[in-house]
Amino acid sequence: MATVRRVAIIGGNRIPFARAGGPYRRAGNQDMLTAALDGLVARFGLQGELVGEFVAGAVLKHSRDFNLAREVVLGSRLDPRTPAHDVQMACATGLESVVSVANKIALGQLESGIAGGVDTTSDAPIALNDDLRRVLLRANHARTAAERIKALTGVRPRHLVPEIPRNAEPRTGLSMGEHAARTALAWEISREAQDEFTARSHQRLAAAYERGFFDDLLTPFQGLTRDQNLRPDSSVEKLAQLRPVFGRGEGATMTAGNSTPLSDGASTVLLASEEWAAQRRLPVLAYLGDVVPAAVDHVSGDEGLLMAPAYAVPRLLDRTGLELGDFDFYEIHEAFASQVLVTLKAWQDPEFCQQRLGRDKPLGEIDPAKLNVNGSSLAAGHPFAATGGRIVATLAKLLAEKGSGRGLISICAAGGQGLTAILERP
Ligand SMILES: CC(=O)SCCNC(=O)CCNC(=O)[C@H](O)C(C)(C)COP(=O)(O)OP(=O)(O)OC[C@H]1O[C@@H](n2cnc3c(N)ncnc32)[C@H](O)[C@@H]1OP(=O)(O)O
Repeated sequence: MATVRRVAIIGGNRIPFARAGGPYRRAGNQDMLTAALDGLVARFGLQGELVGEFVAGAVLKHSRDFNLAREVVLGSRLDPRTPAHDVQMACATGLESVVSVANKIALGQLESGIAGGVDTTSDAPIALNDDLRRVLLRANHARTAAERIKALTGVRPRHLVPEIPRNAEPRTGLSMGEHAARTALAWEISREAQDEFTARSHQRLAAAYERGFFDDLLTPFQGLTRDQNLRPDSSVEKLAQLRPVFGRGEGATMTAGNSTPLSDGASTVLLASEEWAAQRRLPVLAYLGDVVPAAVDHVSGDEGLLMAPAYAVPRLLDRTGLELGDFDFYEIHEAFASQVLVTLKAWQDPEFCQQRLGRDKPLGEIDPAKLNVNGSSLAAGHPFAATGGRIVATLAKLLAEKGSGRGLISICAAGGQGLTAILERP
């Protein structure tokens, strides 16, 4: 029977995040994830080493990248015999990769592993439409030239319309932004509150760069040394001038400023057993604690698409015997400013907490001074699968800087899902 061991977070590395169509527009998922991985390998002296496993994923993937993680290992400076596989949990992919590696380390199946995530909206996969694909498959299976020609004569002009990936929920047809706009309206989240929250994210990320926080968490890539979306001068006044892009009429409050931009980027995290870290004299930043996923029914139910973390966090607290206030840092992924504000409001709302969470009193408030202290996705950008690794590395380093403490991670994801986790440093 396996015993459960503590899982150490040794460090992280990412490339700066770029805006879609920006400096990484000619880079694919493999290029970006390889750069993030090689930066990590160089930082921790792992060149030529066989790491237990590399687990990573991308939300938008080309069909040729059916096992993207393995291809990245083969193109990296790790020992090519390092096993690797992909995971996919939409915007929670990066954190799910961390959990996947960590669970194997905890059970003694691995001594070390690297988790990662990457996404590019600049190089999104465009597919052939279904009808053309079927014609081509028929032609490919033909036994004679005549059969092949016969199959190909079935091609019609309408077959040439490609399948372009949309940033939309398959079962509702609505974009994430439209879903979030409905939730923001239902919870009466004001434009001013969203813009204030956004400005703070930019100011905090800028301050973190200024004090060198990211110096050992980031490898420059293709001329970019900082997240391209970061606007240190982002002010409530400037943000107030932007026109709404999601929702309609008077109640439309979400803009290009208080929503995450479509982005390109990659991140990685090194995890290990304490023994492995000690053998290599690698300091431990923090340990991964409990993890809880959740999902909501955003299709036939009346719950908001991005509300799953509002359910996952209370379960995490119940299981660990903690209160919402028992954390030194809170890292809540900023898909949209409104979404973070809705989640915080829901945890303070007696009706939501009683009727949806089955609690006799509200979960409580979070001290804003402890929330996303180095900014988050609104300022950094959000290359979907890369966000989890960015957040884990940031929080682990914050805990190491503080010396001891506990941090909460909450990430909402497409498909009505969410993933939450605790990091701690005794
Ligand atoms: C679980 C999850 O994470 S769900 C979230 C998943 N992610 C998404 O859904 C992505 C959502 N975002 C998007 O779809 C797009 O980024 C949009 C629709 C919001 C905006 O797209 P675009 O219109 O191309 O944005 P663009 O970058 O051109 O910005 C529009 C304007 O706002 C301005 N702007 C953007 N951010 C800021 C800012 N922080 N401060 C000041 N101005 C800003 C830009 O300068 C631009 O101004 P201009 O028109 O004068 O040039």
